[in-house]
Amino acid sequence: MEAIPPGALTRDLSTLLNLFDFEESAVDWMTKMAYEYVASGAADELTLRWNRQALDAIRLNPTVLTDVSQLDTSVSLFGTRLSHPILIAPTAYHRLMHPEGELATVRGAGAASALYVVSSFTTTPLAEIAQRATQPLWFQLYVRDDRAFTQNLIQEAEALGYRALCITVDTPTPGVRNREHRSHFKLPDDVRTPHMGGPLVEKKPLTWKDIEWIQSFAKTPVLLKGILNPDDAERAVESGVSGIIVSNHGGRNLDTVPATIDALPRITERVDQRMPILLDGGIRRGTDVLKAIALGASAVLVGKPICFGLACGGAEGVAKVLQILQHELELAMALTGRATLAGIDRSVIWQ
Ligand SMILES: Cc1cc2nc3c(=O)[nH]c(=O)nc-3n(C[C@H](O)[C@H](O)[C@H](O)COP(=O)(O)O)c2cc1C
Ligand SMILES: O=C(O)C(=O)c1ccccc1
Repeated sequence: MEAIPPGALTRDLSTLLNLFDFEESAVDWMTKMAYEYVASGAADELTLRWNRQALDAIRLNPTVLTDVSQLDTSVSLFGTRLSHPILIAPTAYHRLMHPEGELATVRGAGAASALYVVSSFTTTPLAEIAQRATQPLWFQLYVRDDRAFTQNLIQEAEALGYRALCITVDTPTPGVRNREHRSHFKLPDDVRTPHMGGPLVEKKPLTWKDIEWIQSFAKTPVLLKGILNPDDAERAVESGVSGIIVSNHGGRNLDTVPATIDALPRITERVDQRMPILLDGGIRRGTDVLKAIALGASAVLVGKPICFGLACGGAEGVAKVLQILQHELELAMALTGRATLAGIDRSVIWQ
């Protein structure tokens, strides 16, 4: 029998019905190195697993006989109306996952009406992504030692229309990544990161002073990505930032920190409505989105499923991952008796 030439297989997405299906299928479409890079967590992968387990362990308390004939999943964030609260988390190196890289991601975001947070380690120039965007874009920032470079990069992103800045604050160094190392991770020579030179090991520490400095010239809202400690959330409010993203970097940095959904209630309590809280980590089902909103998140982000959608089917794969999650959220709202996101409060959690 003749071998099937690479690329001759058309990727049939019709059998992929949920986000776990995409992960399982992605293994076949990615190099081992790329798959290991995306899927792996730090060290013993405890936090990676806890992100999922903690969401699974939360039970729901539905309300019956309410009118859910008109579901509204829309939410406003910093003056932008979004049709649903599911955002694309910043992830590096999309050309490792699909030849069209971030250009496929931004088309997928458009098709699914999703806000896309573009990584500093994009393998496509910010300008080219912006040109093709039909939905809002935000920019994720890794602050480099060269602060003048950082300032230029922020101003470039703002000039291109990126509407908010997510400063990643949980990565003074990458974590222990045994699986990544075992698979000899190395960016192929033809995959480049036009806005970030070199790996992420910096000498000059990023501190609250830098956050103030960035806010002194930033024209767009500043969010801190990677908050887990309620004291840091308090400090974030005091520093005047516009919002925070409760995140443990998808379990990729410090192993044995809690699941984000477990950290969320204390942070919600401490922030006490003073700024929007977003959350990522292990969101795979519509019920996960609903649980995060019930515990105080205004919106959620998804990381790994987007990478797997991209690998399985480019723009179409990204769109399908997001559409499945949106549809599942609508079903979860209908079945719990919540017609709007504002109606999703703690009473929907089985206490
Ligand atoms: C392959 C990959 C690359 C990532 N790259 C970045 C990055 O460049 N910047 C960043 O702030 N977070 C990065 N993250 C973390 C994500 O933004 C997000 O916090 C996390 O993936 C959410 O968890 P989930 O993958 O379980 O949805 C990355 C995550 C993955 C899986
Ligand atoms: O892999 C990651 O999680 C990540 O955030 C990162 C860090 C440095 C370079 C590229 C991606």
